[in-house]
Amino acid sequence: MIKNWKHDIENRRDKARNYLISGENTVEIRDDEVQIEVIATEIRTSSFKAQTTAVPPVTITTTISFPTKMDIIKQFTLNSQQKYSFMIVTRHLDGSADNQLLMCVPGCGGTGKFQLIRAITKYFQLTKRGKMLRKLAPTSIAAAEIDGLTIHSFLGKSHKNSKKKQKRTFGPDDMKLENEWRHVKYLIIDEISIIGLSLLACFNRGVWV
Ligand SMILES: Nc1ncnc2c1ncn2[C@@H]1O[C@H](COP(=O)(O)OP(=O)(O)OP(=O)(O)O)[C@@H](O)[C@H]1O
Repeated sequence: MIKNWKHDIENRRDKARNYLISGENTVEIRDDEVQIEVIATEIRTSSFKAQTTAVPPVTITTTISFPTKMDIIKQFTLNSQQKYSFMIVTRHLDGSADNQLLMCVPGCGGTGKFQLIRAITKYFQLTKRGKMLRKLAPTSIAAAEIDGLTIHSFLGKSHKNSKKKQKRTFGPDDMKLENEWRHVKYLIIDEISIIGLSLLACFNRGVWV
C-alpha cells in the first residue's frame, strides 16, 4: 500500500517536472483534480530588491550645445576681476531674476574694461541674445570701438558745431524709439566718466519714456 502510494507521488512529481521543463504554464495532474497554474512572473521577496532591480525608462533627448562661460573666459583670457564681472552679468542674464542689475566697473585706462565688454558681447551673441544688448559711448571713437552708438545719436542730438540743429523728442507714442529698444534689456555705457551731467539727465529721460 505504502509502496503504491510512494510510486503514485513520484509519478505525479515527474509529470509536473516534465510539464514545467517543456514550458507549459498549466500542469494537468488528473482529470478529476484541480489544475495548478504556474505563475511565470517573479514573486517579490523583498521590497529592497524590487527597488534596486527597477530600471527607469530611458528617454532620448537632444541637447543644444551652447558655448560655456568658461569657453569665453578662456578665449578672452579674462583675469580674475574681469571673470567676476563677466559672471555677474551672465548669471543675471541666464537667471530668472526680476531685479535690475546696476553695475559699475571702474578702472584706469588699459585695465581691461573693453576686453570685458567684448567677452560679454560674445556671450550675448553666441547665446542668440545679441538684440538684448545695446552699447553706448559718449564719443564716436569710443562708440566705434565697442561697436555701439554714441549717446548723441541715440538721443537724435546734433553736435554743437553741426549746422543742422535738431532735437529728438520723446513721447509715449514714439514708435520708432519703441521699436529700437523693444528687445533691449541690457545697456552698457563705456567711458561714462566723460559724460556730462546734463547729457546723462537727458539720456535718463530718454530711456524712461
Ligand atoms: N584679460 C586680458 N587678456 C588679454 N589681453 C587683455 C586682457 N585685458 C586687457 N587686455 C589688453 O589690454 C589692452 C587694454 O585693455 P582694454 O582696452 O580692455 O582696457 P580699457 O580698460 O578698456 O582701457 P581704456 O579705459 O583706455 O579704454 C588691450 O590691448 C587689451 O586687448
